[in-house]
Amino acid sequence: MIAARRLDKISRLMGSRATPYSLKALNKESLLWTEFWNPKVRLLCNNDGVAAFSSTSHYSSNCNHSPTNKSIPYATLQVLRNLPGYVKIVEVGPRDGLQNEKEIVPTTIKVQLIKMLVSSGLTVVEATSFVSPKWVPQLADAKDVIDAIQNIRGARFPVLTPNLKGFEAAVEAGAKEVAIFASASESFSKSNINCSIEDSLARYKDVASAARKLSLPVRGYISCVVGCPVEGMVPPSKVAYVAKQLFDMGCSEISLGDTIGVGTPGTIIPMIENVIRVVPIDKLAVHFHDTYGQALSNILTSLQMGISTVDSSVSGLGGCPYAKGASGNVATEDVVYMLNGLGIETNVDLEKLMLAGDFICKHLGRQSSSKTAVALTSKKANSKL
Ligand SMILES: CC(C)(COP(=O)([O-])OP(=O)([O-])OC[C@H]1O[C@@H](n2cnc3c(N)ncnc32)[C@H](O)[C@@H]1OP(=O)([O-])[O-])[C@@H](O)C(=O)NCCC(=O)NCCSC(=O)C[C@@](C)(O)CC(=O)[O-]
Repeated sequence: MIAARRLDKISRLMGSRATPYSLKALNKESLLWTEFWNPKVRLLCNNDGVAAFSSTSHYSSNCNHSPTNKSIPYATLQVLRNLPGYVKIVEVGPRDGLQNEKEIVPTTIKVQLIKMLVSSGLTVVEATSFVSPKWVPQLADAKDVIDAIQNIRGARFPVLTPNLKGFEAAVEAGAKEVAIFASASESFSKSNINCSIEDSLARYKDVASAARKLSLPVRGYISCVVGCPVEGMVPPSKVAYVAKQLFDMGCSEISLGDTIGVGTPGTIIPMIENVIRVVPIDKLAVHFHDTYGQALSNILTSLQMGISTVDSSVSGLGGCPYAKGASGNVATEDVVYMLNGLGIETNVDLEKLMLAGDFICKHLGRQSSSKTAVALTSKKANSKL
């Protein structure tokens, strides 16, 4: 079924004539991997549809397959076999994306953005933060935002809470899910939440325990999982330590944040390897900023390691106010485009997502940081000429 859906989706994306009846060839007795080929689409999938890959002849210039070669290269198998069938995207644009904006974005614009993101199919949209308005003035309207999105169905809206005060305000406003945010770097912890890592963990235990009493899920973030703007490289053991603390206090998901976007697969792999010794991999998410253009490769690496939850921000908005020089999060449009290309389900409609990106970029008066959005928009414009 998964394989059939992928073929159908890829076919629609690429405008191919691939027909689902080809999938009848898939059964346990058949070859482990089966290749389907038509003039535009190639799909590789195993018997269980666990992994898939597609390409068009004109997009994959260095593909060493020939249409008549039915054997699957070992390297392809190695690279693609661990990919998940579905990736949950946690959209952080309205929170992480906007928190750094100097000009205050009106509440109505934030609410409209959230509505558009949900209508694109995103099922988790981090809406705002209940933090000190002196520290993050942009999100001082957290209560009003939560109030205005109460009736939106089809998505969950976690909010950041740095302490019990924030948690109580969030619950009172109607938030049904919260996120706490620790750091693997002492210096960043101090500059972001004005306390040491240990003090922050003690505060978060209180928040987690208050949330448990109300049966509210708590997401845990860890910032600076590979590098800190002040301390430089952060050892994976420190990340694993904080991850275990967050897991033990009851976090249902732990998001590993490369806050300043310095990671590469070379540093992400050992970091994740250390973390999965203490936290089950299905409880992990990745959160990459794209400062050095490494976010997509880091995401792909994380997926290959077994992670299937990815944070991203529409149009690549964002940056942390307490991490100088850090650029925005990886753009959701770029993540969806890559996952579509891999035949991985997200349930996100790229066209509708781009409308949301266009909406907020127009409001902010800037071009999207999503390469996908820029490319597809100019392609559309050119086709109208
Ligand atoms: C944690 C604090 C509050 C400590 O700030 P503090 O100054 O140490 O707090 P305090 O307890 O001394 O209180 C000072 C004032 O803040 C008020 N206060 C205290 N708590 C709250 C609250 N929850 N909501 C509203 N007000 C609050 C409190 O009532 C008091 O008010 P005053 O008496 O002066 O009028 C502050 O440092 C803060 O708000 N920091 C938030 C910073 C932030 O939001 N950073 C960005 C998010 S993290 C991030 O982006 C990284 C991530 C998650 O995306 C992953 C990644 O990429 O790495």
